[in-house]
Amino acid sequence: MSTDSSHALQRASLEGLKLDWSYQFLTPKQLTDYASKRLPENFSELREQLIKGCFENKSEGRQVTHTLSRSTESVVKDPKTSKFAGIVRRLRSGNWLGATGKPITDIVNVGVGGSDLGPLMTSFALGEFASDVQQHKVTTHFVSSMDGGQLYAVLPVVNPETTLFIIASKSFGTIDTFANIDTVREWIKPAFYKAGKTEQDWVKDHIVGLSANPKAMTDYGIPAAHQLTFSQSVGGRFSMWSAIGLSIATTCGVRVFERLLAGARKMDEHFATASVEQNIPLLMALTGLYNREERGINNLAILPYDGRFRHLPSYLQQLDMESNGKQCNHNDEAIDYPTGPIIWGGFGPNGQHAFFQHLHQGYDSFSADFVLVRRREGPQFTESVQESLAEQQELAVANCLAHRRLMAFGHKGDSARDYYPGGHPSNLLVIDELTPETFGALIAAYEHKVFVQGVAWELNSFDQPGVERGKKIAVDVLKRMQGETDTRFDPSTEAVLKG
Ligand SMILES: O=P(O)(O)OC[C@H]1O[C@](O)(CO)[C@@H](O)[C@@H]1O
Repeated sequence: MSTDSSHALQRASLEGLKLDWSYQFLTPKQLTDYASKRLPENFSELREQLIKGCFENKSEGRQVTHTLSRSTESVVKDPKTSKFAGIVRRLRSGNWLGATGKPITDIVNVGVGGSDLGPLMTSFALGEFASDVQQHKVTTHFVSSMDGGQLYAVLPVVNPETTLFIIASKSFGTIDTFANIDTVREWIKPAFYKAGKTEQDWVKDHIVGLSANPKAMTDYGIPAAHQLTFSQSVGGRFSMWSAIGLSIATTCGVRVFERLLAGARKMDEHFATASVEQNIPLLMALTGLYNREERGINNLAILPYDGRFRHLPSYLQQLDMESNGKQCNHNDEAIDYPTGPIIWGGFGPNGQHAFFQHLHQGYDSFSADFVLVRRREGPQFTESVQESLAEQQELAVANCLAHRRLMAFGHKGDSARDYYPGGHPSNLLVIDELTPETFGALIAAYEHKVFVQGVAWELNSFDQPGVERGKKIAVDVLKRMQGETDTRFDPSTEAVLKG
């Protein structure tokens, strides 16, 4: 692969978001030839089906409709009459009173996987856009882990009488989520009993359910007015645009949520219509396919250079690896070629002081996506603080560009210690200025990248059979721990069970 620093700039853009693929070491001609070779003949038809919400998820016998969550089926299509928007406004204005008559001050989103990662990532990224007048302060927290580790941190800082829990679960049956909620139920009891209230009062006034399973929400005791539903055909890892995004809106406001969806919609239009050379998701998909198939690179590092994107690597890990980490095709036949790469990464500026050593001088091949925000305003600060922050932003940009260059072109100094092999292909995603729209467009671009790669590998990117077996074994182990069976496991497992 040529890593000559004189090669041409290769860039595609969409309203404030640019994909620079110059460091993929491919010419536009190579890329378009590769597209003709790797995309199926009916690709345009399949892409249209995805955008229109009628692409087939064969194994689950349903269509794939997450793109409709940001268009015809948007929960904020008419913000004045929307139930979603009404709940957010009640909470953010202090008009939602708990069972003992006090306004809600804290919201805890309890969910896992797709019911946690998208809302967490986006609330964190767009928190500063929470501009709609909030006369009353509500803070949104996130709890996902089954071990209760996050509850340990959240419960001591919130008050049972003024805290509302969002149970976010497409299936409304995930054990991790309900293990957390069971602990919460124990935690609220003393305060509620003291106030002469019951657990039923708590469920009625302190829970909002988000699910594709309304019956299970009703069975749990959640009144219809506090249930927000979405379609079974919206996959969990594609669900942040749907009712599952409630915690994004409780953090940032309904208007920001609408703008997020608008940005994703823009990316949908772009994906559907732009030529290959200008099409951001297609270019991301094709360069990724090329790295996987032609260069044998089995991983992609996600390296954001903006603290607000801290949760992006974990989000993309689920999006990509749960979709395309498969060894069977969409006809349920075994396949013998490599599919989705390992997605990993971390916040770039901190990675420089940690794992970048391996990236620069280690033995292994990798590809990377650098994600950069070019400018950042801070009108809430004094002029001198703004200037200092602007300098910090420049520092991050310079570091991102420097490390990206070194990974691509390498460096040969006069000692072994000063040798950097380079040759690692990367993309650079540049956001001129972070807005809800550009963030929505970025995430939708990654969704479409995953779709294109899934189509090229003939996978069903919309199921996740591989996570089920582990859950079944966990049930067996738990039964044994609780004395319900006498199944024996391997010595290593047994040693832990005994100890
Ligand atoms: O939203 P639910 O139904 O609780 O599922 C949570 C997560 O669990 C998974 O099914 C994997 O175990 C993910 O696909 C999903 O996002």
